[in-house]
Amino acid sequence: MTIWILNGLTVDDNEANSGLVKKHLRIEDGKIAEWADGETTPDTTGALTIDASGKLISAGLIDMHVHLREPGFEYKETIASGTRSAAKGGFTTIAPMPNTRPVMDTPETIKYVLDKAATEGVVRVLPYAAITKNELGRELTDFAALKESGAIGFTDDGVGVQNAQMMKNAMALAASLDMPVIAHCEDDTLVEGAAYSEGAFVKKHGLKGIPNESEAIHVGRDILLSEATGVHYHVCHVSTEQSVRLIRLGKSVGVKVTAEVCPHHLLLSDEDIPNATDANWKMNPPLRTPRDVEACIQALEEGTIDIIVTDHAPHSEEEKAREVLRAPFGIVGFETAFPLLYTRFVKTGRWTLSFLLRRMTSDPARVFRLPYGTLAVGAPADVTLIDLENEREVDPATFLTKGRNTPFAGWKLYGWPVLTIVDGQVVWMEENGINR
Ligand SMILES: NC(=O)N[C@@H](CC(=O)O)C(=O)O
Ligand SMILES: [Zn+2]
Repeated sequence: MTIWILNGLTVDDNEANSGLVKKHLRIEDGKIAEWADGETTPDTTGALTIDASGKLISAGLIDMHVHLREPGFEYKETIASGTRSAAKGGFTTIAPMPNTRPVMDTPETIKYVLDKAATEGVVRVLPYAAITKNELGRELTDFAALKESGAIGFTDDGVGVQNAQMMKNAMALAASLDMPVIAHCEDDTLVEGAAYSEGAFVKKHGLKGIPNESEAIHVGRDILLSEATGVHYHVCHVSTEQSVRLIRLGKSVGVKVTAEVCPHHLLLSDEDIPNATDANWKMNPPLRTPRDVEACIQALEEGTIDIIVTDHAPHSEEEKAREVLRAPFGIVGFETAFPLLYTRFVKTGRWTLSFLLRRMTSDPARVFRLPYGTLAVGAPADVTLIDLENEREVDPATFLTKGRNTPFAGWKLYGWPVLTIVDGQVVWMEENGINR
């Protein structure tokens, strides 16, 4: 099977943002096969041709922190709906978190997710397994068996591992298996009964806040434990200046620490929250101060934070309509991530397009040692076409995710994905929708 993508625009890593070059791309048997000069006319006999005039040809986006909710919370999302949403957002590889029901803490559950993804999913799914049984922080899971069954790393995302000795044991074991530990950093004793970050917003509303230290304490602890055990330690959804400082220090002394940040922590602060009743502004970690936002942006720019992830966290409308303290944390992310970042950071000239693309493709591939996120000849053909020209409004009614929980409804954005290819198969295109 041959596909020719004709007249697309590519961005050279070495060029400034303005350096978009017209190219044709041939995909053969699921692999990137050939790049042809945009001024030539390739022989497309027998091939499926895709007109990409004016569209960016990007490597498929990679999202290393997502929640697909299956098994157990199918009313929030399924592997079918979540992977379709990912495809629509331009993602071709995603890594779901194990806070399902049952928790993904056994080889059987990992296999269940992988089988479902193979039969009902449309993008590549690389599952994490839990660090502790049922994510309760009491007993380690069977790391060797979980690795064997296809888990790509260990995390209790959704909660922090409270006990330092437990975390140290987990890291030592993961290191011996050459597997990473991915941490949701949160000290439970500092966060009780709060929905928003400590800052101007909670002051104004007379509420209890979630302090920055609740995150950074774990980051600091775990960097020390990573140094002691030699494990690759990856920090989830960094949101505070203090965490950034600690990660910078860890990297500077050679600790194998990497980190991720979410679009909402780069775009919104607690000062943007409109009221204390709409739970679409409630996520974990919470929106921090403008100073934290700037610290996260700079950390991403300098490489202290390595990658961008969505933390796509769908919940039902009923759950999000609850009184804020009883509503779950989390917002959806797949279908708005790239347009948000492109519009806010590339359109405005703060970042080059190639920088944004790297942080969503080749950098996650490097951090997690994946053979994706590249358009080099011979690589798996994971390709996303993106319309950089047309402005469109975020409309949750059009989402393919089951979740409608976003604070970005009504935002006018550029940079919408229009076609997604995984392993040489078109899995989503704007005109026809899902194709599988
Ligand atoms: N981020 C969130 O606000 N929620 C996530 C859990 C998590 O990633 O910590 C969820 O599972 O809903
Ligand atoms: Zn988390």
